[in-house]
Amino acid sequence: MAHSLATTDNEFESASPSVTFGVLVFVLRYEDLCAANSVALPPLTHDGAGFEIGRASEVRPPAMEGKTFLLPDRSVSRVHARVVRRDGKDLLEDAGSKFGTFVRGERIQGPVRLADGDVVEMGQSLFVYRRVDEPTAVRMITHPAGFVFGPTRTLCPELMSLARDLDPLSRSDQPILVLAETGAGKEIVARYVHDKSGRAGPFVAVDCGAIPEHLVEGELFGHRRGAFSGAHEERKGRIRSAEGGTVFLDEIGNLPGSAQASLLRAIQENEVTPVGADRGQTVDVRWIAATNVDVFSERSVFRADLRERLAGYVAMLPPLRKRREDLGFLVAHLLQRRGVERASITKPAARALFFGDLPGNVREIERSLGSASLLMGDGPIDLQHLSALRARAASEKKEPASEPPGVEAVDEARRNKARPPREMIEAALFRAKGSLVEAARLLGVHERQLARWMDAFGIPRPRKGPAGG
Ligand SMILES: Nc1ncnc2c1ncn2[C@@H]1O[C@H](COP(=O)(O)OP(=O)(O)OP(=O)(O)O)[C@@H](O)[C@H]1O
Repeated sequence: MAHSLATTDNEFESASPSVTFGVLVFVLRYEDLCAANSVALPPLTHDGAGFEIGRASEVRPPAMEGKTFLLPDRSVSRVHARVVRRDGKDLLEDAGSKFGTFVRGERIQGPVRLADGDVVEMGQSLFVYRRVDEPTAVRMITHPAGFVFGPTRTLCPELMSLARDLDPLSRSDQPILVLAETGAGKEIVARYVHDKSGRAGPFVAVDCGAIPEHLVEGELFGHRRGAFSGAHEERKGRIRSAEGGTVFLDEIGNLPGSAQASLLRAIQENEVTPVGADRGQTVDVRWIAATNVDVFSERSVFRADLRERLAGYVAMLPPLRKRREDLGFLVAHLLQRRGVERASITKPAARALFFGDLPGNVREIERSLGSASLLMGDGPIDLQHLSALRARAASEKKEPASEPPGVEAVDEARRNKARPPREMIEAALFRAKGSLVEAARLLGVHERQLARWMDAFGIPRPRKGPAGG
């Protein structure tokens, strides 16, 4: 049966790769940010599949009971909302709740079709909806509390499959190239691989972008005594310091060209030649590199041969805005790391912190929570405690809703920064049934601004008149 999810690998082979299922993930409760009890609800696999969400009568971890997901949330109604799959689409409907059901910050009226990445709020509880393929849906059924990933867990479909790939790869000596935006957790991936590798030597991280160009080779490969004026002592260099372990070359995209050539030789021969030496020295290290620069672009100045050497496996780490389902685990971990055992957040602050574009990824959340946890006292984290977000919001407000033509080119960079993610624009258009004016209202911008964003993403303009939906 197409809809009865198999639990052994062989049985999914017949499944069509185009079939996608919907999974609603309970992420966190604003009243208890340290709980780290995110959980995937049963995937919606066939027409008619569905469940209700309602209030648990006693304090207990959120969990399915029969056909109802029970939340220990006083602001959730006894039967709050329903989710059901119809014609392959997953529809969310409020069940007459007292305080309403919200999708991307808007209270819903009537059934709403959920789109990948949608954030859903009921009472003080945050959910994220994801579309997944059948193997991932099976993984979420068998691991509803996600996979362990570094210091936290993950319920992100892409990270769950990355973790599954990295397990066997870690034990090999295959080089790994991690691609991700800044602050997304590239070093977490590198350490995850090192910890699983069983290698007895150390993990040595090198920030290739932070070393002045003329010092790079000495820093990486070491130098002989007297190799240059001031070289009073022999130096091992970072690569030989990682003997028996892992070298993590962070920001590899910023490595100067001359050092790229020497590094290529080192990786090919497993040999490094210290500055001033005439013979190489053998090394036994595992290579992991990371970059937020697109080293695969045709315009990249990064050496293709070095890239191919490093890319034994390419680990693509999604930005945080594409894996908000992990916010519960991350927030709890980041707070606990600062010694915070109980914390709550007001709804406006939660929306400001969790719903935005998150250009600084996990580091942005880490910084915001870091200062908020010092300022919140005994109360909840509120907007006033999120100074960086307030500053960003203030600078975005200064941007006029509609500028005269000609200003566009000058302000391109600034506008791109404020641009919401593509999924948010598509979700707004969907909810506005294709009406540009209504979608712009939902996003809080002028119609012309929305049109520019749509053009930038290549989203086609809707035809006149409301689209079906
Ligand atoms: N999955 C995760 N679990 C727990 N903490 C995380 C996770 N991902 C990132 N972090 C935390 O977020 C911060 C940024 O992560 P990290 O330094 O690995 O990012 P990065 O992508 O290497 O950043 P950069 O591009 O600036 O080098 C760190 O404090 C890290 O501990």
